[in-house]
Amino acid sequence: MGSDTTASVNSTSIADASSETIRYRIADRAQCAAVDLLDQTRLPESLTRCVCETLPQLHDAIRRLVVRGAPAIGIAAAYGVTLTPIESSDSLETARTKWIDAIEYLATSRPTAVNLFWALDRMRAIVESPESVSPELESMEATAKGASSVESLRVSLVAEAIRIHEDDRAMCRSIGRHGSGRLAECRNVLTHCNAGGLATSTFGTALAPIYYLHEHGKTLHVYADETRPLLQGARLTAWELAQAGVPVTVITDSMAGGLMRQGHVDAIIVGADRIAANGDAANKIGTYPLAVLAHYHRIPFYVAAPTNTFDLALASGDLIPIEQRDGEEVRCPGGPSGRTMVPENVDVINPAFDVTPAELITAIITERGVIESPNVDKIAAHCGSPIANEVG
Ligand SMILES: CSC[C@@H](O)[C@@H](O)C(=O)COP(=O)(O)O
Repeated sequence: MGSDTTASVNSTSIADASSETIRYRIADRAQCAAVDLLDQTRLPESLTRCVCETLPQLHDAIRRLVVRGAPAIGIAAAYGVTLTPIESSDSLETARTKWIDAIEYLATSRPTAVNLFWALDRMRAIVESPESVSPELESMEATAKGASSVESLRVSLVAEAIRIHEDDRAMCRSIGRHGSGRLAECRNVLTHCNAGGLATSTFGTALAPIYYLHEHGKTLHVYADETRPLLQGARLTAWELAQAGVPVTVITDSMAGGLMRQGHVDAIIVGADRIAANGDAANKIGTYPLAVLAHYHRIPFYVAAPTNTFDLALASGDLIPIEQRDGEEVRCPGGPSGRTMVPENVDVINPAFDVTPAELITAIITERGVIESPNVDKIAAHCGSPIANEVG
């Protein structure tokens, strides 16, 4: 596929263009597009790109964690909507129906990260708006005189996806700035899963304050939980921190408590996939026990996330849908070609996330600032209504 325009958000936290989490290619007057993803299932062994040209390919890439991490899933899905096959003969009504079907289809790819649904809602608003003519429209080739309303809407959708991508970059940067004060006095910080540049447009959420401090001359040492069963901490967090020159030590998840007891952990910072109205936060399985341990050892426990990770419609974390993944990921951690670690006749479960109650969270750091000891009133005041991309 030839490409005449590439929309991407450059990462300064990871190595080079081949390691950008998400790139978008527009070709042929925006009619032939592709979402070009860094295949995170292949890291750290290889920097392989996974190019999705169809909706099923993109859906599969999200489901298989080729692209993963709450904000990155949302960005990829937003671009994904523009892969909807629209015929030149389609009426505006037909095209709108196809785009809405695509949005609903992509929404089935993963259930927990609310950023996916938030991004798709933004795309839906463009599809349903009677006048989806964006300012970018003027400058894009596809809006040449005489372009049809279907063509105009298509261009508006591309523009919205690019905006979602760019807004995320600014939000991560802002989270980094707001969070840096919390970590400035630390020497050793522990994180779980990957909430870095790979999980977002760039910089990440939990890793953003670490990158921010590193850029400003203060380098922390990071303990990265390996994060069973898919090892996002060992494979991804360790990889991107090392690329950025931040010292990192991988530990198995079960080592965290011992390190805390020995005084080796000054703070814990993690991301989130969905935060309920009362501040309960869903994140990668294994986060909750860390918060309990942090509480016992009186270590600050921070959650870093953009405000689009809040789901104010859910009163508490008990209502957050938790993705149950294939037990094979636990049985056979190396993938289908690896060794089976569990006897065949023994059951396994594989919930991908757990929920940390707000009372165990020292503060939530967003692009708007810091919510100390989060509760329903503070969160409502912080987020305002409605939650929009707003960069402080
Ligand atoms: C900034 S990413 C925050 C979360 O999405 C992250 O911590 C996480 O749990 C990712 O889970 P994953 O299953 O790898 O998508």
